[in-house]
Order: sequence, then structure tokens, then C-alpha cells
Amino acid sequence: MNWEDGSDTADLSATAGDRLVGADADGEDTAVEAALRPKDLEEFVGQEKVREQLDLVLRAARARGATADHVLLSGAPGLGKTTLSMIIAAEMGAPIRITSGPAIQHAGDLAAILSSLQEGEVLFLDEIHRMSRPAEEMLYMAMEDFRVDVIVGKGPGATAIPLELPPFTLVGATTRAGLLPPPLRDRFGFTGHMEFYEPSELERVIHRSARLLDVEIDTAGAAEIAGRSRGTPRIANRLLRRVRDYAQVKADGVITPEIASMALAVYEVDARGLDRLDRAVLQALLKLFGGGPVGLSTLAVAVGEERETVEEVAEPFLVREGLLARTPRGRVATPAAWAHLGLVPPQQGGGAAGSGQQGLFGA
Ligand SMILES: Nc1ncnc2c1ncn2[C@@H]1O[C@H](COP(=O)(O)OP(=O)(O)OP(=O)(O)O)[C@@H](O)[C@H]1O
Repeated sequence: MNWEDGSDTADLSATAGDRLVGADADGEDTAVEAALRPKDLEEFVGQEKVREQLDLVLRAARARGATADHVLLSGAPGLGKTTLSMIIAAEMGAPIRITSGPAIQHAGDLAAILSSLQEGEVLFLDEIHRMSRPAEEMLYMAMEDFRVDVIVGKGPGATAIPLELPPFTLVGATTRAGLLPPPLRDRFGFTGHMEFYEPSELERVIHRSARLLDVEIDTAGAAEIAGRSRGTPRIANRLLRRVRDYAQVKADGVITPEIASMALAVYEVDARGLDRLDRAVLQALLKLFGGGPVGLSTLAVAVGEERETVEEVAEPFLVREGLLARTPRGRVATPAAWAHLGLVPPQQGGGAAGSGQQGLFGA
């Protein structure tokens, strides 16, 4: 297919905008995700270790009639951290309050939330690494002693008024556990690291979502979508919805592998889950720079994107897939990248861009 072999280098520019294969939630996801969320640990697919460990933590707390320990969940966007926090609340028979680090700018914002919690309530704090420093310090005390000091007044006349809090369970979520200050990390009784999902696990997610959306899909159809979902349930669910649209409009509504691959060709998501931007980066690297090494800025100019877009939006998945390597001399394509785009590396093919070119583009 044209978009797969990338024959058109003039067409390299791509936008990062609302990507079908982006892991962050878009508006449509937010609306649909509530209906697709597993409601208990049993229904939650994959993440066996985290599930097993969490199951023990929650069962033990229930048996003691106590509030569960604070839980830290780390992992990439769309892997199920919010879902798991809701499951924790459901398993404990407790209400849940959802907020995020960036929404808490002042310690007072956090004090207001904490002081209105009910006993046993689960407080889900997404992007906990992005909280302000004063709020973070208030959280230390709240987590450990279920108490906060509210400062009233300013300057020498300021006084700290202690405020008792009901016991609660904090579930913190972060994409970067390493960014959390150790005193905060240490206050979690349990830390679960969420991994990317295996294709077979994503197939189960897709079958489950298809049932809930009342869509007919066969085993190979689900496998076809799973293979393009970049290890992420949110992306799997989103691709499923787009393929469902296609099946409905262009066929009889049933999702087969043929329908899935035709639908995703329309959306330019290839067999490995790369989209237009990912392929544009690889094509530039292979076709213009002989596979590298090439500097990030040069590569970004070649694809008509900002440096940051190439570095933060396209590269992480290409690196994870073993298609691109970041080296001190610049970006380098791997043999798998050549194979994926159906191109022959210059050394083997005797093309113009041989190894003698290495280092020329390292700026
Ligand atoms: N293990 C799973 N089994 C079934 N569905 C899942 C699983 N994990 C996630 N999902 C589905 O994927 C979607 C995204 O999950 P969720 O919102 O929990 O991700 P997240 O890690 O909190 O993402 P973010 O960090 O961007 O908020 C939801 O629709 C959810 O139902």
C-alpha cells in the first residue's frame, strides 16, 4: 500500500494533533471510557502481578475492617490507572474522589479536598508528580498522620491550625515514578507498576469492549486490531470504535481481519500500529539520511515538525518497537526499520547513502 511503503517523500509532513494512536484521552474517549471500564479486579484484564498483589492488600484491609493502605500506580497513559483506582474503591465499598496534581496549585486546594473526605474514601490523584511543592508537603502529613496544618494569616502573625482528617486511601498515579520525591514515594504502602499489554491481553480487552458496544467481531479481527494498539487498552478501544464505524458503513457490521485492516488503512495506522507521523520520521531517517546517525533538529526539519514533537510524540514508540535508536551521534535506524518500510539498507543494496555518509548529519 502506498502509505505503507512511503514512496512519497514530499508528503513527509505530519501533524501530531489528535492522533488515533495517541495514548492520552481525547474528548470522545472520556465519554465512552466510563462505559468500558472493568468494574472489579476479576474483569480487569492483564497486569497479573499488580492485580494479585493488590487483591491481597485489599482483602487483608477488608478482613481487618480497616482502610486500605495508600497505593501508587505508575505506568504510561491509557494502561488503566484510573480504572484500577475505581476498582479499589469498588472493592472496598468506598466512594471515590478524582482529582489531579496540576489541579492542585495551592496547599489550600488540597486542604479543602482532604477535609471534605469521608471515612474510608479513596482519593485518586492523577499526575501526582505535577503537584505544587507546598501541596506535596501537606500531603506527607495527611498520608502519615491523617492530619494537616492549615496556616491562617501571613508573616509573623501566621498560625498553624491542626485539622484532623478521617482515614482515607490515597491512590496516586504517575507516568514517571522516578520523578516523585523519595519522602512521598515512601509513604505509599503499595506500589504497582503497570506494563504495556501483550497482544493476547489486548484481544481480550477488545472482545470485552465489543460485547459492551454490541459489535460483532471474530477472533482474527480482534487480533488484527490488538496488533496495532501499541500495547495500550485505550488505543485498542479507540481503534475498535473506528473499525466498527467502517464495518457499519462499508460492510455488514461484522469485524473481520480484512475489515479491520481496510478500516485502519483509511486512518493510516499500519500493521504495527505506526501512524503517519511515525512513518514520516522513519522515512526521513531512511530515505534522506541513509539510516543515520542524524541529529534530532535535522530530522525534525526534514519531517516539518517541531523538535519536541519528534522527540516526545513519535520517538518513544519507535524506540520501544526497536525501530530507532538514540545514540550520542544522533538518531539511527535499526535493521527492523528498513524491513518495516520494505526498504533495503544501503550497505546491502549498494545505494548512494552508504556508511561513508555516517556522521555528516550529527548536528
Ligand atoms: N486492564 C484493562 N482491562 C480492560 N480495559 C482496560 C484495562 N485497562 C484500561 N482499560 C480501558 O482503557 C481505557 C483507559 O484506561 P484508564 O483511563 O484507566 O487509563 P489511565 O492509565 O488512567 O490513563 P491516564 O493516565 O491517561 O489517565 C478505559 O476505557 C479502560 O476501560
